[in-house]
Amino acid sequence: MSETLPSAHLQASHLCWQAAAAHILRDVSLHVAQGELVGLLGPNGSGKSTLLRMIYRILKPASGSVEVSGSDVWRSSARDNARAMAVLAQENTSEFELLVRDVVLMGRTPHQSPFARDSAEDFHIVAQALERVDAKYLSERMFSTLSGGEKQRVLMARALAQQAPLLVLDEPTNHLDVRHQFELMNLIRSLGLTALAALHELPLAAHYCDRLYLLKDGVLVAEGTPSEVLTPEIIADVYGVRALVRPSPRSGKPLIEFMPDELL
Ligand SMILES: Nc1ncnc2c1ncn2[C@@H]1O[C@H](COP(=O)(O)OP(=O)(O)OP(=O)(O)O)[C@@H](O)[C@H]1O
Repeated sequence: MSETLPSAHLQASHLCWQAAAAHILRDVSLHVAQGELVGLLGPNGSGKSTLLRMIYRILKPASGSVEVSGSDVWRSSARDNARAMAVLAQENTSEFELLVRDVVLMGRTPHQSPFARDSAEDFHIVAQALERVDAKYLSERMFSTLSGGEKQRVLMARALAQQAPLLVLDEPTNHLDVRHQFELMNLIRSLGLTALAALHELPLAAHYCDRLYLLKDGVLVAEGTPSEVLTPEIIADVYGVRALVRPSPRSGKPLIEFMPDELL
């Protein structure tokens, strides 16, 4: 699916946002290079979704800019943005009264001319996207009747059907069982897309991400490779949890063991 995609990179610069005089995000800058999978970490309420909403053009920054492949998202049309960036948002509360395949077909809209009918190619891309998230058997089900994890996979298929070179994902593994978590992360990696994902599961971030950004109270407090960011000291400071971290004998990536009886 990604073989013929154009390249993409993301640059967010000096983003700020506040609500009711409270600073929610302060001077946050990040970048995602072509083909990188970058994780955005931070405790509940640290500002991850707010930052992603500014990146996918739902929330206008108080100051700062967001560029995808050099184009300012706030100066581009919704259609151009949808061709450049596919989004799996956290608040997927929409209880679409639609068949699953029609939900995934919505991902094709940015590629269709107004009033055009869905083409054979669109249906092929939808079937392929559903297959990639292990959800083809759900095609003819009503979306509203699916379980949380099934809905999440279908919405991921919709994002894939959009065939955008940049993926922005807000807690993509939300609701997924452990196998489907690994499958989804493996899929994101295998597509070779440029991707930014807010994640809560530190072990997943450690294993799959090229680089990480860590938010605390709306400020970036660490960035770097998983080994640089996921140290016991930083985890203790940001999450208030003691952890042992050692390199995996298999991959060399950080293995994290939490000590839930020793909360700080
Ligand atoms: N419109 C708003 N008005 C007031 N406060 C807001 C608004 N939107 C977000 N916030 C606050 O901003 C902070 C950051 O919220 P955000 O949803 O970005 O956090 P998050 O890191 O994604 O959290 P979680 O891990 O729980 O999903 C929270 O304290 C939230 O209550």
